[in-house]
Amino acid sequence: MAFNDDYEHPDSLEYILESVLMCNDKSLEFNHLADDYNSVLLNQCLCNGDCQKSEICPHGGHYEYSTDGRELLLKKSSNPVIECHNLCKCSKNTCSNRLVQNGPRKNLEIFDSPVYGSKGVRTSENIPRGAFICEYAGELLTSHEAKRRLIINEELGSMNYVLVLNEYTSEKKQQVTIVDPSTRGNIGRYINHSCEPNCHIAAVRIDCPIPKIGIFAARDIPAREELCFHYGGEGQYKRVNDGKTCLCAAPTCTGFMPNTEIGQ
Ligand SMILES: C[S@@+](CC[C@H](N)C(=O)[O-])C[C@H]1O[C@@H](n2cnc3c(N)ncnc32)[C@H](O)[C@@H]1O
Repeated sequence: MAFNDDYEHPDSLEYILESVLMCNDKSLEFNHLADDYNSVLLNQCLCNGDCQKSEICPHGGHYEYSTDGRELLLKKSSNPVIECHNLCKCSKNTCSNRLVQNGPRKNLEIFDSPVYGSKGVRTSENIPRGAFICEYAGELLTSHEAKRRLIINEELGSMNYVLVLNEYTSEKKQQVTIVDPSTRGNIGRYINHSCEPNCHIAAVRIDCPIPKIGIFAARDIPAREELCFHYGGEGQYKRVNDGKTCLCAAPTCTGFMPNTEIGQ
């Protein structure tokens, strides 16, 4: 994938362009994760058009052009997203179903957030609703490893970067993706949680069954505004009242950050 990402880490961490597999802990769960990570989705389209309509392209219909035609935006009801990829017959230059695979948007800044008292991410230009911000990239973890790291974070009182994305069909949980950018990550690791966020996350698949965690603008965002999303994810939020104190200062702040819940 030709990622266009030249952001730099302010910390001495390994900057990665997309999520990578955790180290092999020789577990069965790791083997399953590695199998998925090394699999290719054989779902190529045969289009010779722009892949804009889902009736024509089997993956299409998730994105539409902004009114000025300058960029692709995620449509409101698009979840989960499947993008066209290298095996597809469509042309990379005309296909309108390739966005996340091109890397994060330009003009993001890592800064010292006065609201959160730690680092955050803001934009130096206006961002339209539906625009792609960046992937939340880090190490892909088994649930066992994620629980182990959460306990260590808790004991050390360190920041928690583990993010869990649950995907459902109707009420049934289908797939769980766990990403930890604490030591290997990209700019997404600096985005803070808010109870009234201006961004949201979405599962985006390209050529792998494991989705990327895409962060998109939930509304028009003016330049200089800090970017944030809800760590509880899309519609998966359980109200907690024993988590870490939330500093988001939103009028509807629940007072607590959502707990990272990892089922079996
Ligand atoms: C993914 S990191 C976000 C970037 C982080 N601020 C930094 O400096 O690296 C998540 C950590 O940021 C802090 N954080 C993020 N959102 C917060 C919030 N709403 N309230 C309090 N702390 C928050 C917590 O320490 C949390 O464990």
